[in-house]
Amino acid sequence: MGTGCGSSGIWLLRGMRPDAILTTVDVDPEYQEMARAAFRRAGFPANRARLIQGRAMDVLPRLTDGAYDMVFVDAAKEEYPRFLTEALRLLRVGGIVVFNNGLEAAPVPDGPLSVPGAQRSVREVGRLIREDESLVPLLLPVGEGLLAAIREEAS
Ligand SMILES: C[S@@+](CC[C@H](N)C(=O)[O-])C[C@H]1O[C@@H](n2cnc3c(N)ncnc32)[C@H](O)[C@@H]1O
Repeated sequence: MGTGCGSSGIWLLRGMRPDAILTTVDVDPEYQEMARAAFRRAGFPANRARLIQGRAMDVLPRLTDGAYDMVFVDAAKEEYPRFLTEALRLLRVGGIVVFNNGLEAAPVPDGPLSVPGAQRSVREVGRLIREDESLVPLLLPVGEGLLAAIREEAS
């Protein structure tokens, strides 16, 4: 979620089985059109990607439970904890949820400096993942950091 101009979608499509379908959500119709064109230019037929326009929290509840191998989140950091709940519902057992900007999830102690809301939210999702025993956590120090969790069993 957070299709943007489609670059993460292209990387995901390149790693997916040839019969697998990418579902990608963005609130901005211009980004969805830009991504659609980028997927086409990258050589993917239109039926490999389902682009849904709308706010993630309006769209995700309408998607099928346990039907997804991977959920990649790169939108609206303030909503990361709610996206985690939705992602865990959407993932099959053994599936993985990945949050961009994961390095902001480091559990640094609270100090006198105020932490912006978006960063607080990423830290909160880090805490939720660490404390959920049904998840295997993973933090990759690439780019802005990828915080991931494998769903080992039903939460
Ligand atoms: C950082 S960009 C994503 C970049 C994208 N992963 C790429 O590779 O180009 C964030 C995107 O999330 C979208 N977005 C922000 N809030 C959203 C929300 N609540 N629901 C759906 N999309 C949202 C924005 O329109 C923007 O395109």
